[in-house]
Amino acid sequence: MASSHASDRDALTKRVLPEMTLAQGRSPAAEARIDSLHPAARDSAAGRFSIAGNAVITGGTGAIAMVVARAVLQHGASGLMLIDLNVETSRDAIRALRDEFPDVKIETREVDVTDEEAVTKAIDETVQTLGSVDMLVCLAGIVGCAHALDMPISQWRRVLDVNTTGAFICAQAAARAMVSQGNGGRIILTASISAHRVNFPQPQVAYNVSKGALLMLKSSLAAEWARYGITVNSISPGYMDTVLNEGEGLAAARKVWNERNPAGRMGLPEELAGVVVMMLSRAGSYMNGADVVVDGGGHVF
Ligand SMILES: NC(=O)c1ccc[n+]([C@@H]2O[C@H](COP(=O)([O-])OP(=O)(O)OC[C@H]3O[C@@H](n4cnc5c(N)ncnc54)[C@H](O)[C@@H]3O)[C@@H](O)[C@H]2O)c1
Ligand SMILES: OC[C@@H](O)C(O)[C@H](O)CO
Repeated sequence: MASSHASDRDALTKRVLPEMTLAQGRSPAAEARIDSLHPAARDSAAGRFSIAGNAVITGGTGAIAMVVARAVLQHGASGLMLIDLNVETSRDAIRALRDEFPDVKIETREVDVTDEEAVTKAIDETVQTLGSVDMLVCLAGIVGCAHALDMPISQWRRVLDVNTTGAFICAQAAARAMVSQGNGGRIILTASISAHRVNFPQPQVAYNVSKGALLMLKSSLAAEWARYGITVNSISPGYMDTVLNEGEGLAAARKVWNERNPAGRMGLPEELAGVVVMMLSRAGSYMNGADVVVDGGGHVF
């Protein structure tokens, strides 16, 4: 009976997905990567959360990204490429990171994630300068508050372009490098609590849609790329105390967010960093296509 189910499934797989080979059991690429990159990690408590290889972080000089970058380095990443529209304004913070991790190569590139050619070039340069691309954390993102009746289409397009298409462009470029390296990889997309429920009180239809789409992007890429040993997961932060939430009209909104949140406060980027580390480390080797909400319980209330 079981084997007939298996052969039915195989037949269905061949018919529906002729070009895809669904991984049966363990992915050899994922296993090989875990063993080669985490040789000391088996059965060791510290090793469980060790990170191996080179990471690319987009939106890399943003508030959350700088905290995530430090955590990724603390847990053992051997190289870092920070990609952002604007690197210059974060020069001091990047210098501090280089001082703290003198043995690690920390590279930066000023790139717009919506520019396919520039992203591909930055990924190629990561391979040239660091040796490989093993992890990608997509944090580049913008918001915009406008009522749907008034929203200029140019604003709608830009928010979706940066938040959703930009994440796909970066994931595609990084995954191409990972596939050709043959060691698998880890990709994290940054969705939001806004992917799960409509923000209140600020009207942010484009932002909400852009983040909702990332959840399905994460699932689709996870399904397609598992056979290469690449995992794709997402994080959904709630309201974090960063400049992103200091925009016009958001001061009053902050009060409402805190009142409606069971924790009674906004989160800190540090409170996201551990989840990112887990997803990138050996501990996250079997986690794929998952989304983790980090919002103080805001989504359940
Ligand atoms: N702060 C929050 O409350 C919160 C909540 C949920 C999700 N998020 C998401 O987390 C991510 C980081 O947020 P943050 O609070 O650190 O904001 P931030 O503004 O500090 O960081 C975003 C970074 O993205 C960069 N960026 C914007 N457009 C870009 C582009 N086209 N190309 C390259 N880089 C670009 C910015 O220059 C900035 O450095 C965003 O995707 C945001 O939507 C944030
Ligand atoms: O929903 C929380 C965030 O995604 C976001 O920080 C906020 O809505 C932007 O103002």
